[in-house]
Amino acid sequence: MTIFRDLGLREPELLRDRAFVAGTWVESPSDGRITVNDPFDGSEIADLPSLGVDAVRLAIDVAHREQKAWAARPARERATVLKKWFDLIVENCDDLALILTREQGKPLSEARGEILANANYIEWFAEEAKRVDGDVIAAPLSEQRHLVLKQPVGTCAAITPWNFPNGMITRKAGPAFAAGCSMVLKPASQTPLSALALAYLAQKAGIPDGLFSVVTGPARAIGEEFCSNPKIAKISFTGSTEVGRWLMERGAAQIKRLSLELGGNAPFIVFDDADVDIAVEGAIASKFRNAGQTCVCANRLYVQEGILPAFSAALAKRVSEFRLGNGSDPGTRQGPLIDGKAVAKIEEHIEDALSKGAVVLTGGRRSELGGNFFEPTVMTGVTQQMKVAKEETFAPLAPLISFSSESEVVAMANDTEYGLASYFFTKDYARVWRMAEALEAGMVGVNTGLIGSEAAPFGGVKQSGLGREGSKYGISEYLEIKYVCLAGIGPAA
Ligand SMILES: NC(=O)C1=CN([C@@H]2O[C@H](COP(=O)(O)OP(=O)(O)OC[C@H]3O[C@@H](n4cnc5c(N)ncnc54)[C@H](OP(=O)(O)O)[C@@H]3O)[C@@H](O)[C@H]2O)C=CC1
Ligand SMILES: O=C(O)CCCC(=O)O
Repeated sequence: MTIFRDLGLREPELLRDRAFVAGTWVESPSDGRITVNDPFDGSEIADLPSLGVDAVRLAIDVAHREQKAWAARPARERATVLKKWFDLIVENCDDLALILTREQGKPLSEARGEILANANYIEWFAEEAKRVDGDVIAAPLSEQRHLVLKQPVGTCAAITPWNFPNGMITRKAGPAFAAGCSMVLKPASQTPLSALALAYLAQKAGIPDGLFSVVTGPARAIGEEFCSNPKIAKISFTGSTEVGRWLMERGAAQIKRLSLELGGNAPFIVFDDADVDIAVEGAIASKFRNAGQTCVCANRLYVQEGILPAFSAALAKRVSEFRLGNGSDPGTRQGPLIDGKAVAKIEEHIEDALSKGAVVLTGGRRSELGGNFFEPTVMTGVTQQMKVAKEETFAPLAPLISFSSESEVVAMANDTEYGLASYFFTKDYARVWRMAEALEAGMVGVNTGLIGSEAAPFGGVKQSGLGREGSKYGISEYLEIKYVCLAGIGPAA
């Protein structure tokens, strides 16, 4: 166990170099190590145990035992503990942001934004914990009463990605603990430090030992254990569609409950009657947040012929002004990509588009900063046949595709197996309704590129996933419905 870097934290204990299993910070000398590197320069930040299956099993056993006692506590008590966790996250936001930026690369301002926006899910679900109401249904027989109870699903497994290493956890753990569930979390191996810092604060807040474990280690082996261990009632996953599909297949034997937030290929549509400045602002927010490494990122930008010259010029100008650099430098607008694979993917998409006739308006190549830096890019002359229109680029590339009519753009936008987010810009209210109804996506942004909030249901249709996070709907992902039939209620003697 080693911490290689002093991050200058106000609370140095937030930087953990052990996994958190069944209430204990554990080493695992025999099972290998995971080294966490800074994507800015590749330097080592810390190294952690890579746990074997025995440790994961122990975490599940204890989470399973603790869940019963947690669920039995009054909702008000669970809410108080969650509220305390929320307060501690907010209080330690600057330190958490430093950790997040170091391991993930995004600018500090975005790291803070991620932490605070997603801490809100904990506060939201702390409040929802008190409103898990059952139901009384009118029974068809006069001597019966039909009751509906809502009960926690039980012990949950969560698997989270590297692009939002803090926020993707609070969105899952908040509703799970509010509903009375326990959770064993496997964070992405590239960004486990934010998860461990959250676990440290959860322990301080009074989340009972063993209710929440964070296991670091080999994805496939841990995934297998989550899918095959009968004590795991549900798996909540955010990441690639490929891994989501694998979890569904492996979980099928035990009919695991699943929540899946998977890949996207979001269309971003600008109609001729849109306000150019608002549309450009929306494109920057949607496409270039986290250097394009966001599942709800605009992936394909459809721009109507009349507005294309003004929109493309304004977007390219703004994007060419981005300052690239170390995420922890205050002036940085775009940090490095997560790794070399991500750089190779954007390069491949650009090369494919160029070979088929597209043109780069700005960017288009690796940055002079070297490493994992790539210039934010705008391309025009893109068509539906190019890779950029079919696959999630997950990088700072805005490909512009021109279109002429509403029906044409709807057909192009829906021509994908994904259906997470979609966006369009127009001032025509009739078109707002038509488009919002026609787009095959779980979420639609109208005249905005930012749609997330703890009060809104976040999730996709088609192969972008199952279930919703956040909002009044989110807690139901962690609840089972039980029907109770009371019979023999005859008239009074
Ligand atoms: N919806 C979204 O928000 C995200 C979408 N993606 C998309 O996926 C692409 C690939 O990114 P990548 O990081 O490889 O995404 P993955 O889906 O591979 O990784 C996401 C999480 O799943 C874990 N994981 C991987 N394989 C398994 C498995 N068999 N069983 C259990 N857990 C597993 C990873 O662990 P480990 O880190 O240890 O491998 C990580 O914690 C991106 O380019 C992007 O297109 C990626 C991240 C987030
Ligand atoms: O990329 C994701 O997996 C989640 C995006 C969260 C956000 O929009 O803030």
